[in-house]
Amino acid sequence: MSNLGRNAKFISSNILGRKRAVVENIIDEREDDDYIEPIMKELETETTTDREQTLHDCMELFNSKDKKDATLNRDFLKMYLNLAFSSKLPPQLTPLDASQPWMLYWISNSLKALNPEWLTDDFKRSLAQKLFKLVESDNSCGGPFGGGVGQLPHMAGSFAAINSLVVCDNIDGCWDKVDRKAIYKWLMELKQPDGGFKTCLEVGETDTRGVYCALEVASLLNLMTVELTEGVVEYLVKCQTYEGGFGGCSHEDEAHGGYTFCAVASLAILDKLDEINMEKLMEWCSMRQYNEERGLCGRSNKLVDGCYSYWVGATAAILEAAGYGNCINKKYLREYILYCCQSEKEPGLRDKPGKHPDFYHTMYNLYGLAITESKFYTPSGNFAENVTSTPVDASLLPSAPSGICPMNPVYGLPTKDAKAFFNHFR
Ligand SMILES: CC(C)=CCC/C(C)=C/CC/C(C)=C/COP(=O)(O)OP(=O)(O)O
Ligand SMILES: [Zn+2]
Repeated sequence: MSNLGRNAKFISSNILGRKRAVVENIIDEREDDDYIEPIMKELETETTTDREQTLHDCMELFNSKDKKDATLNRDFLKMYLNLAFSSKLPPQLTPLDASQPWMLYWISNSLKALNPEWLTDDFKRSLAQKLFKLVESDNSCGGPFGGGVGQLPHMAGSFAAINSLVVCDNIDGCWDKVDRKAIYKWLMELKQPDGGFKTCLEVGETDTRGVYCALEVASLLNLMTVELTEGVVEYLVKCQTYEGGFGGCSHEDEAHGGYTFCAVASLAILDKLDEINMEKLMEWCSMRQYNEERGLCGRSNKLVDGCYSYWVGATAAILEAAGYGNCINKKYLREYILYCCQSEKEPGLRDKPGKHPDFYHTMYNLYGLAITESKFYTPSGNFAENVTSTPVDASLLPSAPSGICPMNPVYGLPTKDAKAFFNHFR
């Protein structure tokens, strides 16, 4: 085990898809003055109890600090992200074995967004080398990409691999090593008769993640065709639920921030945002923000979490860029990220107080923070590619801007890098 393995207790392995049994207890109303009522006051569940704890932790952080002091600790983050390039990752990250391109994306994209020079040429070279080892095919060595060496090509892995290459500035001509023909053929094989895309041949599921990854990769690589996009808008429109957000599929699935982002970003790429119930969607996005914690949650009656600063925050940014107006309180979101998702004790950004930081929450909190410091619009031309942002007036921010570079919320990439990649393939 490396030194990092022994010492990096702060790196959390419990990142996605926490599963636990529901425990319900009927409770009496409380009469404590300082007590903030849980949303579901008649019913006590593990979630309402957890929310009480989160509320308490957030309140303490908001009250204990001088508001002007909440700035992003950039150097602490740099140290955290650099560790990934200089040491073996600790054993608690083993469950992410099938998410190797994702880790590369979260780390490289965070460094690039914080300061383009922090993603050094050496880092870019090792990234590109590693990424092309994730290709498993008899016919191609330039994609599609799997989640780890010897693993089946996967939509999510290919999305993360291509996005990681985007921030590598075509080092050693790595962009031209991508096999566009093989990727297009594979995308067409994953396309389903209902307009959706499977995430993986044979064993993959079909949902809005598959659609977004397919369209994101195809549009970056200039592979968009009528055949590829046929029926996709119809598929996505059916995924909008009665709540206003989007589920993963059209079968009465629950609206969720992650799946909503995938649907809305896909519609942005297709320039078809006008096909959905926009009023309900904006209302749903607004309802993801809690007054007390100030951050965003992913679905009704669930807890705030720093990663939704991007999944829901970027959804709101896309709608703002499309001219529908702003539907979240950016000032409040900024406060949640800066006060509640960073700590002086552990480097990296986290889901919420009490959780350990991880690379996933670091990147999505950083991108959320960028959203809170920007106004989005689209000057002209293809909508998704040209989404642009201007910094909000720094004098209106309660503390110094974080210095994160302008980003494109549709692609989850620095605007400049995405543009260079688009231009290269056109
Ligand atoms: C590009 C791509 C593949 C995007 C994926 C988007 C996506 C579906 C993100 C959501 C991931 C997530 C944190 C689920 C947690 O569910 P939970 O039940 O643990 O958390 P909750 O209580 O906040 O809902
Ligand atoms: Zn999260």
